[in-house]
Amino acid sequence: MDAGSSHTALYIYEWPAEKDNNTGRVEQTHLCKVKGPGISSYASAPVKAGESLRLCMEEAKQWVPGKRHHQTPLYLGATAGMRLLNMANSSASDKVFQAVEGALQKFPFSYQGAKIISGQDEGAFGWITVNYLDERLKQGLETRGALDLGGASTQISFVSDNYDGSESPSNSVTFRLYGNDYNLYTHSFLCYGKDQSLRMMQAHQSQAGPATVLDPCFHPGYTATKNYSVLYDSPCVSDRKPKDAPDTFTHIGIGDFLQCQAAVKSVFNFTSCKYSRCSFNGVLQPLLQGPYGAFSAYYFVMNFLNLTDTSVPLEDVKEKLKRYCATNWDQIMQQHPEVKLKYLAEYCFSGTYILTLLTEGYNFTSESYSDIKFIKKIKGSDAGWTLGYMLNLTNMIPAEAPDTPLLPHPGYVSVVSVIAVLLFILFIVSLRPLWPRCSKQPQIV
Ligand SMILES: Nc1ncnc2c1ncn2[C@@H]1O[C@H](COP(=O)(O)OP(=O)(O)O)[C@@H](O)[C@H]1O
Repeated sequence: MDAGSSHTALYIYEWPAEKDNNTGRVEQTHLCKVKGPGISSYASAPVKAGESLRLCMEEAKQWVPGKRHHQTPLYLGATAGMRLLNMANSSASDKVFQAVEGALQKFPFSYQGAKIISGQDEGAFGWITVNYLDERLKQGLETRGALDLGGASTQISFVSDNYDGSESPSNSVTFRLYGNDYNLYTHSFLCYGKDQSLRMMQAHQSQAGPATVLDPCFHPGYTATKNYSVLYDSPCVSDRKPKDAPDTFTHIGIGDFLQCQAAVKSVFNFTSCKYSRCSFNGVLQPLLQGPYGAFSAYYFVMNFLNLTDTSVPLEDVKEKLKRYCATNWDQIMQQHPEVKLKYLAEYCFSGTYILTLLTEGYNFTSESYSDIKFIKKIKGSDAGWTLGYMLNLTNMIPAEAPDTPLLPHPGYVSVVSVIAVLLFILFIVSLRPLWPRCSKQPQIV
């Protein structure tokens, strides 16, 4: 179970794991995603969050055959939303855990405990999921980097010939999987998920505490009254709260992509780097290498904007986004009546943030942009850290390659058949002296 910032996802995996006969892959079933408040809102809305969780678990009971309930391990892994809550108010986060544990233990599964996983683990498990589902690990193929964008944090993980872990060892995770050694570079940027980065950008725009904020990342015609205390209620921005600000401000969209890009850039710090090369905020990043899978909010946003095709030149992508941002808010709402208003209002910002993070933050260029693939699922399973987490906790990926027979089974069958035919021919030939003589002699002309 993933208890992130705004959503809670419950993933059920068959246990003992059912494997695909051909590929040996564990099949994942993504069961349900709690709608509305996630687990971290247990602190502010315990009844509502508890009810969502209970419904999700009831669904899990239906999916897992009754006789397997007790054997089915249940893990709770919390990510950046809970990391932030823990930083802001550790007793609130303890209460959330107690409430969730109490609720989960009422179900017949084998509860294995709850944990806030580290950003490093979140990145590494996302990378394992992607490469496991692609079968790159088992076959020892070149791996794919993983780019994950959540609400509160974002992760980048990849293997690079330029990185052996000696420079900035805290970014290194080593694995031995299927007999191959991997030295993974990974970094998790807390506060750089798409919700917290929006707060950081708006905090930057409203440092002086004005009554009106003109925002280039929101559509022209968009206007809303917002609360300063709500905007600054996060450890990502709390220290910047303006002193003499009114209670509320009027948030007005102006829909200007270029200005939005400049405002988004203000959340990254490029001033110092003590390593050979950095992404931003003084964090080491080796040279980018290989293909990348970008999932979670990368996919939600780029899919909505119809921008998942990375063979389209980056300049054209920006041009499309520029036009989208400049579109009037009324028109946007009319065109997408089915989309949640909060998401709809933020796609211009989110798209701009994604492009800025990838190009300015991680240094993807017009050429290497096409190495990225925006993905939601791989072979029917969700890309994300949860499958990797489960595979790790249940020791489902062997460190060594399984002992393979010298020849696969069909190979044995054919070798045995060939030997049998040869023996039979030899046997017939050895009986040659006993063969009846031919009555008709060949004629020599
Ligand atoms: N359809 C969507 N459109 C835009 N944003 C979305 C959509 N679905 C989820 N999100 C947002 O994407 C971010 C990542 O979502 P999710 O992977 O569920 O993450 P987390 O657990 O980090 O909140 C969150 O900010 C969530 O609100």
